[in-house]
Amino acid sequence: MNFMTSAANPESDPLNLDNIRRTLVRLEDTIIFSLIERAQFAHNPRMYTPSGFADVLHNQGDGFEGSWLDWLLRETETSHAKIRRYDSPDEHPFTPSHLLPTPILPPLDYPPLLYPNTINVNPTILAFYINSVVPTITKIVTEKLGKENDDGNYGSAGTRDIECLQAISRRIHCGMFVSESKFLSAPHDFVPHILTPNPSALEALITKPAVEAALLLRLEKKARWYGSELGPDGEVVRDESKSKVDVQEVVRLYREYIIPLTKDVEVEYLLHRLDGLSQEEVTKLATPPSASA
Ligand SMILES: O=C(O)C(=O)C[C@]1(C(=O)O)C=C[C@@H](O)C=C1
Repeated sequence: MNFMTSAANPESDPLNLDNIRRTLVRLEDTIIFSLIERAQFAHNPRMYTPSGFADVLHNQGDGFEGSWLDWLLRETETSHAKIRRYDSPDEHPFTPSHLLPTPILPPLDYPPLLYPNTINVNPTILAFYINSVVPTITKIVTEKLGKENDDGNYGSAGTRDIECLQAISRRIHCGMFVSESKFLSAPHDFVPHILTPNPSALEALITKPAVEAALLLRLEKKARWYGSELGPDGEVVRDESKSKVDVQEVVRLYREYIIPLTKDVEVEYLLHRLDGLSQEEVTKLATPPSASA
């Protein structure tokens, strides 16, 4: 996402809802391609259990306790933290922040777009990814391997896991930008439900069924195209069993996890949108434009 604004050019406004939705659409491509990449390898459940690589990780000598994926995440995020990835308002690490180093580069001057918050739903993302996404998208390979669910590709599968997780995390945390944009367009609609607080009413305000329905249709088409095998002359092989990714699993991932969690992030963000504001500031936000004119 481009965070540098220009008043003269709405195309560059990071809080313009159309721009944010364009980012979400682009992230669909990133997520589908990352899943296709991961789906080349077997499930390898050993990568996700705390004791799966205890012997190897113990030899690293830094007292690390956790799974192969936890360790790969920490190692990757350590270098990414040094190059200030997590200073960016749309990036959130999976490794607890206190275990990561500070950037070696001076901070960038990001405009203050989001209201200060501590939202990070990565533990939830990691859980559904490990328990529900990996076992299903790797079925294609597991079946090819004759029911073997371990192919020994722990490095390749692990780096693909990280790419999937980072893309899904960026997508879901974009919900905060969506929320800020919706809030700023009509704060008086939100303020009473934030003050109550009434999460269901806030969810109803941010929910756009037509946008969700269009997304799921588009996603199915994209997953079908991107996962297609092409024949020698570039023609699409219309054989579902040759798809590089299970199309319905991609749709299910969005329907059951990504969209609902994006909405949770939007609501959670709104619930804290008035924290620390004075009574006067809240009253101003609660007043519809016509009443204040
Ligand atoms: O586009 C929006 O308005 C969003 O809030 C994002 C999103 C989504 O996750 O794709 C979530 C809730 C809406 O019902 C529609 C779509």
